[in-house]
Parts: sequence; structure tokens; C-alpha cells
Amino acid sequence: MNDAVRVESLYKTYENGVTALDGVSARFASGTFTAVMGPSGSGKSTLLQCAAGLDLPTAGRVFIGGAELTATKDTARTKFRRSRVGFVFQDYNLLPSLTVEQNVLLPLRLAGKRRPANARQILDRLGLGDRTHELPERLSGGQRQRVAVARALVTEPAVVFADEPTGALDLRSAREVLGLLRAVVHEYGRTVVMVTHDPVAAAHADAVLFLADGRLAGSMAHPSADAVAERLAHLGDLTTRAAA
Ligand SMILES: Nc1ncnc2c1ncn2[C@@H]1O[C@H](COP(=O)(O)OP(=O)(O)OP(=O)(O)O)[C@@H](O)[C@H]1O
Repeated sequence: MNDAVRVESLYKTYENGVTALDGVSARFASGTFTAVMGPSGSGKSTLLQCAAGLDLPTAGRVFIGGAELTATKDTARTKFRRSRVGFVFQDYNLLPSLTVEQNVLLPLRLAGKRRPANARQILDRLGLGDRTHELPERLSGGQRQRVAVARALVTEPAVVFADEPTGALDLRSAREVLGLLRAVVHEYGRTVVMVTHDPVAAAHADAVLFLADGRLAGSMAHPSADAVAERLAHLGDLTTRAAA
């Protein structure tokens, strides 16, 4: 199977001297849904930001769809990211003055591409067909996040990264958004990498990757919420003990 994303020996030390990633290597196969979990401060968001090209690692390489993201510079990297990577944020990051449809199509406008023939289909599939001309403020959190997922998919990227996509949602909306992400992978063959704190959310993924102290700390295939919670509790114990 092809890798949608491969990261090799990623290190990230912030200007304040904190090392958030301490040599992480991982691959995410095309057409899979992976959750990234770990204790608070273990480097999950940093891993996602570096893998998505939103931030630069201090050392190491990132490949998206076989092409090296870390080999590109500034504007070329922005272009690379816009065409090959989708990102979903916890707080949706929609532009308040644009309608649902304009928000969804924005990545294409930025990339200088035309509206795709299937734009309407994407919005319909996400249950947004009758809301296309609304402003985000008129939508519920779950609907806003569906708009954000549609926006992340519109350029047909090699991978969609999602950082706590259900963190701000109630249980029902969270379940809907997770179902949508699963469908994106299993019906449309896309690749999703999602950071979450929630074992129930992680159980929607095909596999879980665990981080602790900026390093890989194992993985789990076919995760159940209980098994994930137990593994996390164990990781928490280990990091608390190491810090004591
Ligand atoms: N911009 C930044 N500048 C300095 N330090 C940072 C920055 N971003 C993150 N860190 C630090 O890097 C470490 C890893 O942070 P990161 O946000 O990647 O962890 P996380 O696992 O996503 O945490 P959480 O679950 O709490 O969101 C933490 O110690 C954090 O304080």
C-alpha cells in the first residue's frame, strides 16, 4: 500500500527550548484513518502541524504522497500544502464573512483552480446542500465542522489532518463528524490523521498511534474505546513517574 504520509526522524524544539518531538518516524498508508493520542504535552499537535507543513520541524523529513514537503521552501511549501494537504481545526476556522459554499471553495480559489463539477455533490453528501448560502454564524457547531471537513476535501488532498475535530462538539454532533471522517476514508478512499483526547473518538479510527514525551509509544489496530483508555492511563502513569 502507498503511504499518504511518511515522517522520518522528526525533531522539533521550540524557541523556548522545549523539545516537543524527539525523533518521531511514522507512516500513514493511503486510505486509512489513524488517531494520534497521548498525554497532554506529548507532541500530538506539533506532529500534526509539522506533518501538514503548517510548521517546520527542527530536523527530519516529511513526505506527502511520496513528495518531500520538507524539501520545499516558503511559497513553494504553501503551494504544496494547499494542493496536497487538508486541515480541520477544533474551532472550525471558517471565515465569518463568507457563506458555507464560499468557505468550502476557498482553497480552490487560493490555488487558482476552478469550482469542481462535484462541489454541489460534496455539500449534499455532507448534509449542507440547503445551507450553502448561509453564513457560518447561523450554523450549529456540528454543521460548522462539516463545512470545515468539506473545505479540507475540496482540493482532493493526499491527506486530511484533523486536530481535535470533535473537541468543541456535543456527543451527537461529535458522532456525526466522526462518522463523516470514516466515510471520507472508507467510501472515498481518502486518508485521515486525527489528534484526539477522546478514546471513543479514537475507536472510530482503523488504528491509533500513541505518543509520550515527543516519542512514539506504540500503536493499536482496530481500537476499542476501553482498550485505548487503558493504554492511555498506562502512558500517563509512565510519564508521571518519569517526571517525579
Ligand atoms: N508554539 C510553541 N512554543 C513553545 N512551546 C510549545 C509551542 N507549542 C507547543 N509547545 C510545547 O511543546 C510541547 C508539546 O506540545 P503539543 O501542543 O504538541 O502537545 P499535545 O500533545 O498536542 O498537547 P495537548 O494534548 O495538551 O494539546 C508542550 O510542552 C508544549 O508546551
